[in-house]
Amino acid sequence: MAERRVEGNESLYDHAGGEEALHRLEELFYTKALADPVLRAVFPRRQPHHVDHLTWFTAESFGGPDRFSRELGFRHLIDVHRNLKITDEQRERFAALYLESLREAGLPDDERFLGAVRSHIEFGTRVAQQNSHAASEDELHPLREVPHWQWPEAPDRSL
Ligand code: HEM
Repeated sequence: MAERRVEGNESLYDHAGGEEALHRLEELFYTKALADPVLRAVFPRRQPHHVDHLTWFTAESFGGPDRFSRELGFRHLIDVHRNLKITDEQRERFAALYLESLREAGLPDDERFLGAVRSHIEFGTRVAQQNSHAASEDELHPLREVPHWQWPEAPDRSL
C-alpha cells in the first residue's frame, strides 16, 4: 500500500491504518517468530494474548488508544521480558522479521513511516534485551511507560 502521504499532524497510528492494520502486522510477525529457528528458544509456543497485547502496545506508542497502559501497565512489559536472556542474534532476528512483516502486511511503505517503525523497533528491542538480562531493578532500562513515538525529523533543507 505505497503512496500514502502524511496529512498534517496525522498520528503514526492513523497512518499505519489503525487497530486493524496493526493487528494484521503483529499476527504475521508472531507467526514468523514462532516458526523461526533462532527465535524458537524464546518463543516455544503460541501464547493466546501475545498478538492482542503487542497490538495494544504499538497502537498506544503510535498515538492511538492507551489500552495497554490502562489494562496491562508498563510493569507487565518489564516482567514478561525478565530473565529471557535475549541474545544479540535473537534481538536482530526479531527486528528483521518485524520489518519483513510490515511489508507483507501491506502497511504504508513511505520512507518517513519506515524510518519511524525502524527506530521504534530498534529502541524497543534494546529495552527488551536489557531488561531480559537485568539481575536487579538497577539493571533495568530506565523506561517506565509506553513511549510516544514521533515521526522522524524532516531533513533541514536550509543547510
Ligand atoms: C519492540 C520490542 C518489543 C516489544 C514492543 C515487545 C512486546 C511484548 C508484548 C506486548 C508481550 C506480550 C505480553 C503478554 O502476553 O501479555 C511480549 C512478550 C514476550 N516477548 Fe516481547 N517485545 C519486544 C521485544 C522482544 C524481543 C527482542 C524478544 C526476544 C527476542 C521478545 C520476547 C518475548 C517473549 C518470549 C514474550 C513472552 C512469551 C509470549 O508472549 O510469546 N520480545 N513482548
